[in-house]
Amino acid sequence: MDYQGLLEEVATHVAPHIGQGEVAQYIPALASVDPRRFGIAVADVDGTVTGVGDWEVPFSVQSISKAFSLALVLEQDGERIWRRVGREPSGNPFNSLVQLEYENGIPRNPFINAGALVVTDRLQTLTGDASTTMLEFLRAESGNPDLAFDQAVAASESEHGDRNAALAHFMASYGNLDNPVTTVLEHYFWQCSIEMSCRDLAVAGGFLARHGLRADGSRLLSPRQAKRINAVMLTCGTYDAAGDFAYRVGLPGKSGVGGGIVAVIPGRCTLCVWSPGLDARGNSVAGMAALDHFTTLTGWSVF
Ligand SMILES: NC(=O)CC[C@H](N)C(=O)O
Repeated sequence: MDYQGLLEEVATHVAPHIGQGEVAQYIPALASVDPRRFGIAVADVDGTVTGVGDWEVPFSVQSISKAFSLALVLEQDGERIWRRVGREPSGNPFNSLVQLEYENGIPRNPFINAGALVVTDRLQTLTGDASTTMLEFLRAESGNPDLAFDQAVAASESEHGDRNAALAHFMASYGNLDNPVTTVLEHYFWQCSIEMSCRDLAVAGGFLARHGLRADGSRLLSPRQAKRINAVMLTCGTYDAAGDFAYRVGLPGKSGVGGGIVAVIPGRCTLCVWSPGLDARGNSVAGMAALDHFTTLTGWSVF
């Protein structure tokens, strides 16, 4: 497969969209990122990695970390987490509070902020250090030992973290957090602040395309668990745009307000695209357009 030619064609096609949208403002340290950045990488299940544009430039993974924290909790703790978090699309923004009271402090899914806070809480209980566990996991899966937290982004998000604090306190009032709210928030912000490139994320997400196998052939998740993470990514990974993402791209995907989107073609490859300009629902404008064009050119959507 000539991924290089394919990715170049995608990059040419989306050029008019690069710079469209708004860079995330509510985390001030993210607001200074250049909106004209664009990169895309593909990690094939056979181990080859191809990219174009800014594919080796690190950016803030933000909510893409939610897919990896779910993988770690499923790996270490099996299906127990589903007693504390659902797996239905929320139809609401990623940081919405509104459903939590109606649904007794049980978040709709693990990929909205409330759900990810519950998953981080469980990972903290299981490991004693959720954010370091995730950083080490991502270093191992990406093969990049230099991955690090961005302390300025974590501090900035903590300073402006009233919304996430509200979600966490509210769930704690229902008994759906085991650790202190401040501990859960701190680890959640650190996880979101990890800096990775499209290359790093496409390689690290390879186990989702390999039905749970790591790059070296060892097993991280069962095929059933990998299938389930991909299913929740498809239905919930882009929040209240998950319907539009399925319509346009037709793949499991997980976005973050840093402008990255990871998408999985089970059995074939994992993609990561990055461009910081976001639409009103917090998904990369050029990233969505790139994945849309990629599956249109290849016919590799799951549909
Ligand atoms: N959608 C996102 O990427 C949101 C992540 C961000 N750290 C937050 O909690 O608000």
